[in-house]
Parts: sequence; C-alpha cells; structure tokens
Amino acid sequence: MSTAPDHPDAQEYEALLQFMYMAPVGLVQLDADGAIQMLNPVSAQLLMPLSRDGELINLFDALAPVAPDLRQQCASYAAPQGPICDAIRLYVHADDKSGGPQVMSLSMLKLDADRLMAVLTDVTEQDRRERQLRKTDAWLNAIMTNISDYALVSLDRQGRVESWNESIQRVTGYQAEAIKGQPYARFYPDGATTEAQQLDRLREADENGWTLDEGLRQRADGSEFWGSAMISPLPARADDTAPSPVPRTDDDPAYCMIIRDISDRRDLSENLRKAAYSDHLTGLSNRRAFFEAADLELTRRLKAVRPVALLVIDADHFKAINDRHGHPAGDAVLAHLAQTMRSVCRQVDVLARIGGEEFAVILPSVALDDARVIAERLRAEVVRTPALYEQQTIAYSISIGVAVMDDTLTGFDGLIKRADEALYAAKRRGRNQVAIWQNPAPEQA
Ligand SMILES: Nc1nc2c(ncn2[C@@H]2O[C@H](COP(=O)(O)OP(=O)(O)OP(=O)(O)O)[C@@H](O)[C@H]2O)c(=O)[nH]1
Repeated sequence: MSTAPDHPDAQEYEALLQFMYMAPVGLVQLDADGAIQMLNPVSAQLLMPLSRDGELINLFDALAPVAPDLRQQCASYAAPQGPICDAIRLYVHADDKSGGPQVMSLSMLKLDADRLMAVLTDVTEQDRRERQLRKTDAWLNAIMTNISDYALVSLDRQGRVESWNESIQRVTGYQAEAIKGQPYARFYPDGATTEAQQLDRLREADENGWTLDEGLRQRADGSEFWGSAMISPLPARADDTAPSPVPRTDDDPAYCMIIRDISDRRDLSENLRKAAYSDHLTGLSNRRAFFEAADLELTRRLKAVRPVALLVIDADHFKAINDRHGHPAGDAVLAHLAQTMRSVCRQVDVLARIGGEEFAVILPSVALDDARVIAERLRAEVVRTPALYEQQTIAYSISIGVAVMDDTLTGFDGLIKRADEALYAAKRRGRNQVAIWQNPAPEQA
C-alpha cells in the first residue's frame, strides 16, 4: 500500500519508526517463523553477542541457545493477538571478567497472525543486585538463626520498634504484637533510660555511625539480663524503580538495633569497671566516673539544650560521729547515706562519692524546682531513717547545695563551684537543710 508522504497514515508510520528507533528498550518485529523484519539499535546491541557472524536474521535462531522453547511457545499461542510471554530472564553468557552473565528480559507479543513483536531490556545490573540481596538475606538469616544470644530489630526515626526478627523473642521473650511501635526503652528496666537519652543515642548513631551501651536489659516477663545494645543508622532507602529517591516517613526503618545477651562476660568486665569507676566503700561512682559522666552530660547538653542539675551533699558534723562511734561506724553511716541516695534518685542520675564525706548527684533533664524537691526529699529521708551499726542507731543529717547549669557557665567546674557555695550557705545557716545557688548569693530553700 502506498501513501503520499503528507498523508496522515504516512505521518503515523513515520512517527512509529521514529519511536522504534529512539525507544530505550530493544524492539524487534518478526514474522511467525522468527524472521526479523525490523529491529531498533538497542535490540541490535543486545542481540549482538548471540548473532553468528554478526548477522541477525531469525530471532528464534539467535535466541535458541538461551530460549530453546521460544519458537514452540510462539507457535502454540492460539489467540489472534496478545502477550505470549512476559519478562522472562535470558542469561546470555557467563563472562568471568565482567563478574557475571549478561541478563536480558524478554517479552513477546503477538500483533496478528503474521507479526510478532519482541521487547528486550538489559537487566544485568538489576539481576546482579537481586542476587546480592538474596545472598545478604541468606547470610543474615543464617547469622540470626544460628547465633542465639543476638536479637535484631529495626527502629523508626523516633526509636520505636518498626520490624523485628524472631531472634528478639528468643533473647527478650517479647512477641511481635507486644513490641511493634513501642519505644526501644521497652528492653530496658523501668527508669534506666529517659526519652531524651534515647533520642541522644539516635543522634550519636547518626553522627558517629553507631552507638553502643552496656547495662541491664529487661525481658517481657520482667526478668533482667546484662546486655549490650548497638544502634546504627540504616542507609537511605534507595528505590531503583522510582524516578527520584523515595522520601522517608517517620514510620520507615531508620536504625538497626542489635541487643546481645552478654551475661557471661559481664562478671569479668564488671569487676574491672567497678575497680576503675566505683567507690569501694559505698559502691557509688568515684570522682573519676563522676567527672567523666559530667563531661558526657555537658556534651549532650550542647547538642540538645535541656536542664542539668547538680546536688552536692555533705554529712553534718561527721567528725563528731567518727569521734563518738568510731571510724568503722562512720563508714557505715557513709554507706547508709549512699543507700538512701539510691532509694531517692532515679537510675539515670549519676550518684557519686567525690570526697571523704562529700557526695554529688548529677540530675539529667531536671530543672531547678524539681532538683530542690529531690534534694529536700533526700534530706528528709536521711533524718527519717538513721543508720545502724552493730545494734547502734546513729542519727545524722546532711546539708545539700543545689545548682543548675545555665548559659553563663562554660564548664562543669563552674557548676560544682556554685553548688559548693550553696552547700556552705546551708552549713552556715545551721546544717540539715537544702540551699539553692542564686546570683549573687545562695538562698535558703
Ligand atoms: N569514717 C570515715 N570518716 C571519714 C572518711 N573520709 C573523711 N572522713 C572524716 O570526715 C570528717 C570531715 O570532717 P570536717 O570536714 O571537719 O567536717 P564535719 O565534721 O563533717 O563538719 P561539717 O561538714 O562542717 O558539718 C573528718 O574527720 C574525716 O576524717 C571516711 O571514709 N570514713
């Protein structure tokens, strides 16, 4: 059929040819026996490794080494037109140098009784990634099913459990329904971490690539074990099929958390840690641990401004207690004071003995009013519950200086100085009381 060049049919045909030529996929038109009638540059390039002597005459012959049934499949397709096969993968050749086979995806369409259309795409890279992912999946599954003391969960941007692996049930006893959407603090004993600390850790993971902490963890039944928890950010989700990266939502997995039961090696490391960081008499943090904790708290405060309060506590007339009851009794009073501090403070607070009969408490995320209440509660509790030593009841009292971090202070030394000034004011005013540091002079609580 001939058509004048400016006839609409001719223009349409011209446009079709242009489309075939420009199409980013391989298009081959063939007759029912496979004889190639037309092929575009992409298909020529894709089929070239299969051509004999650089000639592409019959598609079925060219593809016979990788799709031997194709001729038969097309011949037995009875419908007058329609899809014969959809996106079947053809592994063209395994070339060791290129790191894997060239992979084509082939779809065949029957246009009418005499014409078939083959659509070819190069999916080598996609196939390679899929194989890599399957390998990684198999690896991870092997790790998670064979190592019984690791649990793996993914967290969303807010630190809520987003997905979980059955290993979490083995290590923590939690079922999926009970833990999904919950903050990861569910694995910690009550009061062992605050919301601000959890977000700090996520921020640390973002900045350093990971964050690790060790301590008591809690199982679903409330029992505790010694565990480590490592959190690291997941790489930004890359969706190959999307035209641009898919933006993350708050519910997408953003972090991976690995909890490990390390009860076995806890004793060894705990003994070493205690020797280096604990006060032998009271079991509280020693000076070294106290100042390291203070540094950490201040670094965190730089990233997210929030209150930090400090209590400096001193036993009143302690020399007289020693003189009256003896030095060992004095020791028992100090141990009793430490125990009372533990009973009043939270797990996140840093309780330390920083001198002979001088103690300090860092209260993260606590503002002045609450710090005053805590200090007063501690003072009253010491008076209410005297120490016991060898059947003797030893009544004693404490004085407490309170100060909070503010922007006029550059370091922790300044905060300690203020709390000390408040403590001396409490002593001056008669002891057994709480004094708050206030500019210019500390005032009674
Ligand atoms: N038992 C015992 N006493 C200690 C320890 N460390 C320091 N002390 C004693 O604590 C006493 C502190 O006395 P001072 O600094 O004079 O103060 P204080 O008698 O408590 O009087 P104020 O603080 O002014 O109320 C000293 O007698 C120290 O020997 C310790 O580890 N155990």
